[in-house]
Amino acid sequence: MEYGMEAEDFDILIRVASLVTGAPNAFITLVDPHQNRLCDESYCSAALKEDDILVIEDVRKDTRTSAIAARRQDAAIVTYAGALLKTEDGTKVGTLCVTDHVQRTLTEEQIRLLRGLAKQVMSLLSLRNTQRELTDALARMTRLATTDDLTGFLNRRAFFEEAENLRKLAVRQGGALSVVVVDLDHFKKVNDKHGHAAGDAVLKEVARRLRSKLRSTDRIGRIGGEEFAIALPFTSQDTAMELMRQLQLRVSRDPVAYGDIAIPVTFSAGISELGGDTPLDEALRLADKALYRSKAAGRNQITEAEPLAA
Ligand SMILES: Nc1nc2c(ncn2[C@@H]2O[C@H](COP(=O)(O)OP(=O)(O)OP(=O)(O)O)[C@@H](O)[C@H]2O)c(=O)[nH]1
Repeated sequence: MEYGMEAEDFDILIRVASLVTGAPNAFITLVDPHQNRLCDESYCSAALKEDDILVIEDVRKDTRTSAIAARRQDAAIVTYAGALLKTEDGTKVGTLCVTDHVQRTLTEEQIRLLRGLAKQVMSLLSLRNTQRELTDALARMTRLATTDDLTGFLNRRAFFEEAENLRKLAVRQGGALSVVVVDLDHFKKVNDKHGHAAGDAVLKEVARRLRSKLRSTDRIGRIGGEEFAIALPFTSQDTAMELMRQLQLRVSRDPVAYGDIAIPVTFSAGISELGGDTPLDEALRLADKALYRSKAAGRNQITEAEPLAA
């Protein structure tokens, strides 16, 4: 079990441990989960050898702690009590300790309360772990639900959602937003000639090349088998054209290596800049029409959409 903790969460339990025992100092010591050793080489290591709780009125006089006392050579701790922190399966993960610089006798009731507080610390640790696991699981599920496995790009639905957010932002801030639809050329031939796995490798590599020139604020999604859509915030159609020319070069300059086969790749694209209140669907439809013209004109081309009729 991992047991990260935030100090303020445990502060109250530590202070209660001090209050109920009357000992001025209280703290939690945890075993390093990765190195399986105590964070603090001290009396707590003696407590960890016990099965339940270690209570020592004078650490200098007890065989379990006298060597540690001699090594430390300070008088800061005379009385030590450490209740084990154990997981449900009995794994010892640390101690809840109280110490006093003068000799102190703990009553049975105080020892019982210290033991009970150690259990509360464990409940809190386990609650924190559960919360963290849930948060991680949610993040993983969100990633799975929004990401295309092969390329790592947004899937179709997530792309539309994110592009729509960018559109609203552009309307609010009055900035430009361009959308591009990209489709690989003659991709069927790649599958037919080299097999589906080779096709997948090409898609993956093209995705890597496309991503390499995009900004973190740009959004790219796989909206079809070999079709991608890109949303470019604060980018006019002219600037989008320049970027796409660079991407065209980046993707087609070197063939994709698949084993010892070299597979040449090109794409066709259509670009459309959204006007003030152009719906996203409409802009993508225009970009798609422009893409169609790129294909019709011989492929490996980028075409700008016709301006919207006023
Ligand atoms: N390997 C692989 N192929 C895919 C995937 N998704 C779609 N395809 C293939 O992509 C090919 C697309 O073929 P077409 O729509 O005819 O287009 P094209 O061959 O690229 O021709 P143009 O677009 O006209 O240049 C089909 O053979 C699909 O099976 C995928 O995830 N992996």
